[in-house]
Amino acid sequence: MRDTEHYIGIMSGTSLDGIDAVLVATDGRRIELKGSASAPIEPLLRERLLALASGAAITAQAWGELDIALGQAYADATMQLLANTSMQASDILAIGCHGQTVWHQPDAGLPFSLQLGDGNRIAALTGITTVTDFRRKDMALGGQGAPLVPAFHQQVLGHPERLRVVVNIGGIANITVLAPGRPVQGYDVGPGNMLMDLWCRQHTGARFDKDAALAQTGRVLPDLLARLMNEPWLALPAPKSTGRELFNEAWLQAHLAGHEAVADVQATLAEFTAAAIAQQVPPLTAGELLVCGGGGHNPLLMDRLAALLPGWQVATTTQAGVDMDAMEAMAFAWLAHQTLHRLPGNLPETTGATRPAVLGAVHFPD
Ligand SMILES: Nc1ncnc2c1ncn2[C@@H]1O[C@H](COP(=O)(O)OP(=O)(O)OP(=O)(O)O)[C@@H](O)[C@H]1O
Ligand SMILES: CC(=O)N[C@H]1[C@@H]2OC[C@@H](O2)[C@@H](O)[C@@H]1O[C@H](C)C(=O)O
Repeated sequence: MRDTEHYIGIMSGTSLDGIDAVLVATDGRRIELKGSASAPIEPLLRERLLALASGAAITAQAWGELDIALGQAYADATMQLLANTSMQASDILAIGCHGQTVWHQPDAGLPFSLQLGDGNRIAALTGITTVTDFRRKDMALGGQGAPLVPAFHQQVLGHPERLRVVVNIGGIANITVLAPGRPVQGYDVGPGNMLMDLWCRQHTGARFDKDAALAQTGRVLPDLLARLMNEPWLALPAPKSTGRELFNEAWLQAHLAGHEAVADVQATLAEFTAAAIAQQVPPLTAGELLVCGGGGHNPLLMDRLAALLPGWQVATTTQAGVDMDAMEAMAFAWLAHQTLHRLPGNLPETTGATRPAVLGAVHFPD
C-alpha cells in the first residue's frame, strides 16, 4: 500500500471561462477531492488570450507578459486554495498546471501545442514544485498531445462490468470509451461550448447561453445543421484532437447564409454540438454516458444527447462519484503525481504516440 500524498491541479480550458484549482489526496490509484477554488481570468487578459488563440500576431514582449500574467494568476489561485483548505505549501508534493492553450496544431508539418503560464513563477511564488507543459513529450513521440484525460477517466471511472463513455463538454468536447476488457479509446469530437459561447457573446454580450435560455426560444435550422455536420474533421478516425484553430468565428461565418435569426442559430449550434458528440460515440451496446465539464449544466445539451443516443443512460460524472466541474483539474493533479513518480501520463492507444512516457516539465521552488 503506497502512502497518500497531496497534489494540486490547475486547469484553465479552451472556454477561457476562468481558473479551476483543486487539492487532492492520492496514492496513485484512489484519488480524493479535498477542496477547490475558482478564479476569474481578468477581462483584459482574457481578451488578449482570445485574440492570440484566434491567430492574432503579437510581439515577443506581449507574449512574455501574457506568460507571466497567467503564471501570477495560477499562483494566486493556488494561495486561495491553500487558504480554503487550511493546508500549507509544505503539505503539497506538487502542482500540476495545465496552462492556457493558445495554439494546438497536432497534424501540421511542425506539430506543437503551446500552453502559457510560467511554471517558474508559480513554483517561486507558492514554494511548491510545479509541473507544466504536459503535452509536448507525447507530441515528440508522434502523438496528438491530447486528449490526456482518458487515462485519468479510466483510473476513476473504469468499471469491471459496465460500459462507460465519459464525455467532457468544455470549450472543445472529448470522449473516453471505457469498455470492460478492451483498450481505452479517447479522442476529441469537435466543439463543446465554444461555438455556442461565441455566438451568444456576439449577439447578447453574455459570456454563455445560461441554461440554454436563448437556444430554447429558437428552432433548429436543418440546412445550416447539415452544412455544419459536413465538416470533414468530424469524420476523421482517431487519434484526433482539435481547438479554436479550426472551430472559430471564421469557421462559423463560412457556414451561415447571413439572414438567420439569432435564436435559431443558437438552437442550431446546440443541436450541432450534441449531434457531433452522439455521432462519434462508437456503435456499441448502450451503456452509461457520463458527462463532465460545463456543458453538463446545459439542460438542452443533456436532453438532446439522451434523445440522440436512445438506450444510453445519460448522467453526469458527479452522479457516478466524480465532481463534473473538478474532473479536468483533478486529472492534472493526478498527472503531476505520475510525473513525480516517473510514471507514464499518456495512453499511446488514445494519443497515437509511439510509447507511454513521463510527461511534463518540472520546476522546483528552491
Ligand atoms: N448553466 C449553464 N448553462 C449553459 N452552459 C453552461 C452552464 N454552466 C456552464 N456552461 C458552459 O460551460 C462552459 C465552461 O465549461 P468548462 O469549464 O468545462 O470549460 P473549459 O474549462 O474551458 O473546458 P476544456 O478545457 O475542456 O475546453 C461555459 O463557457 C458555458 O458554455
Ligand atoms: C490542446 C488542448 O488544450 N486541448 C484540450 C481541449 O479541451 C478539451 C479537449 O480540447 C482536450 O483535448 C484538451 O483538454 C483535456 C484536458 C485533455 O487533454 O484531455
